[in-house]
Amino acid sequence: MADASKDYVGSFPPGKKITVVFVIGGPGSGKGTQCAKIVNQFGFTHLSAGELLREEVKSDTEQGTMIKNLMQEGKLVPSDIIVRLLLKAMLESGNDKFLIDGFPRNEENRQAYENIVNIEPEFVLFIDCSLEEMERRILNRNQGRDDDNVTTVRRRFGVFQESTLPVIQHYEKLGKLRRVDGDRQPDIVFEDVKAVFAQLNIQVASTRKREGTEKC
Ligand SMILES: Nc1ncnc2c1ncn2[C@@H]1O[C@H](COP(=O)(O)OP(=O)(O)O)[C@@H](O)[C@H]1O
Ligand SMILES: O=c1ccn([C@@H]2O[C@H](COP(=O)(O)OP(=O)(O)O)[C@@H](O)[C@H]2O)c(=O)[nH]1
Ligand SMILES: [Mg+2]
Repeated sequence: MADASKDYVGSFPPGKKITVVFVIGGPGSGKGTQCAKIVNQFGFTHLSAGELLREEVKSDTEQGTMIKNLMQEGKLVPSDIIVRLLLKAMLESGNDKFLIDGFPRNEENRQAYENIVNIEPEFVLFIDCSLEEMERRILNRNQGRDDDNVTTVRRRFGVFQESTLPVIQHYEKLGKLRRVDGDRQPDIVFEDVKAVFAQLNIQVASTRKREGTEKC
């Protein structure tokens, strides 16, 4: 018999302040690259939706096989799966500041997140990059991913344009979108990203460490 409680992942204590930032952009736009830089400076926990799914594929389960097939075809996995993986990783991290990379990818993802996690993002960082540049980067990144081939990449671009752009427009209407030009060198892009995160008023991790040392 199916056990309904297996779907219960948990929740944050009521009243606890949790900061969430979504990082969205096409495949190869530099989401992972910029997230690593943000983590270094601002002490967020980086959760890549794609990485969580790739980990799930490694578990030799029926769900893992289903996810593997969808990813290979460049399609999106069912929303409740990715949202539960995200919430589980958030709770396990012990942190209160999260960068959610590569999510939400469609309106259904966004609604499932609202239903299950229900923590409004502070803002949504959109790394805007041309298709030609994204394709060039993906075909050169050599991470051994099954979905980094010309056929699947073009399907992923199609999904991005059809399903993710409406999500971006949704956050733009709410005044939550922060767009950066991702076509430039990583450190130049990060200058703009830093300016966006500075608005959050989170102290820069390296500065905090330096101040701590000076007081000793
Ligand atoms: N601004 C940039 N300019 C040139 N190459 C980049 C830039 N940002 C990332 N890359 C490279 O492009 C590839 C895709 O970047 P990645 O961060 O994995 O993108 P995403 O997570 O959006 O798919 C990687 O090989 C990365 O090193
Ligand atoms: O919320 C998500 C995030 C990712 N994916 C799947 O995971 C793949 C890879 O996503 P990732 O973010 O790792 O790719 P990137 O954009 O970084 O190249 C996508 O094409 C989808 O098949 C998904 O279904 N839902
Ligand atoms: Mg990535």
